[in-house]
Amino acid sequence: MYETFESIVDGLAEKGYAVADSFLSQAEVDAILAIHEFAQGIDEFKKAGIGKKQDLQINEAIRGDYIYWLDKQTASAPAKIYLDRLQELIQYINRTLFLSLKDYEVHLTIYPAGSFYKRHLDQFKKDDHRKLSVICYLNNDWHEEHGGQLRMHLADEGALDFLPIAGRLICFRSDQIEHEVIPATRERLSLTGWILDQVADLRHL
Ligand SMILES: O=C(O)CCC(=O)C(=O)O
Ligand SMILES: [Fe+2]
Repeated sequence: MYETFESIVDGLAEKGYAVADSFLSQAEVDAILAIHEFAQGIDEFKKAGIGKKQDLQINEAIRGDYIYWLDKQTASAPAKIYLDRLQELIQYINRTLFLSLKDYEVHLTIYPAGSFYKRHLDQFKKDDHRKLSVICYLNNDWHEEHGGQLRMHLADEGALDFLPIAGRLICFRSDQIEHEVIPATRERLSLTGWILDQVADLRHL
């Protein structure tokens, strides 16, 4: 993992984003796909909204995904492996970039075929504790023709597209990088999270 963590830190420091393939191994991805929340499917998930707490709104014209927040205390073993690795990544980033990131929040995410998330920034207007967005994809045999790219809009490089392939982690600055999810021809699964500069508020669990 050292080399993977190092490449993530380099990307963040130099460009504000990083893409790390095989952040999860194939076996780790398959074990997460088999956890009961995913096995039971979309009925266990909540329609994702926009904004926070009392400002939360559901708006299908902006985002069409379904989410399931993970609780560190009760997460199943395969999900815990991912959460523990994120915790290690936080420690590595803090040591190498002299930051004091404190915690993370992660949800399982399902984008049904045809759904999308329009261009946006992840940091909330009234709450800027989300410092880094971290998404790990869980889609085996995903090809260009399936769509579903994460499109990042970068000041220097313009729009850059990345396929949501299994095991790939994409991490970027939540305050700076606008991005969107392009519709896909098949269901698109991921672990979506944020690294915070404060202890996570667990009221959404
Ligand atoms: O799934 C992705 O590629 C990005 C998701 C996203 O932008 C979000 O949940 O804020
Ligand atoms: Fe986002």
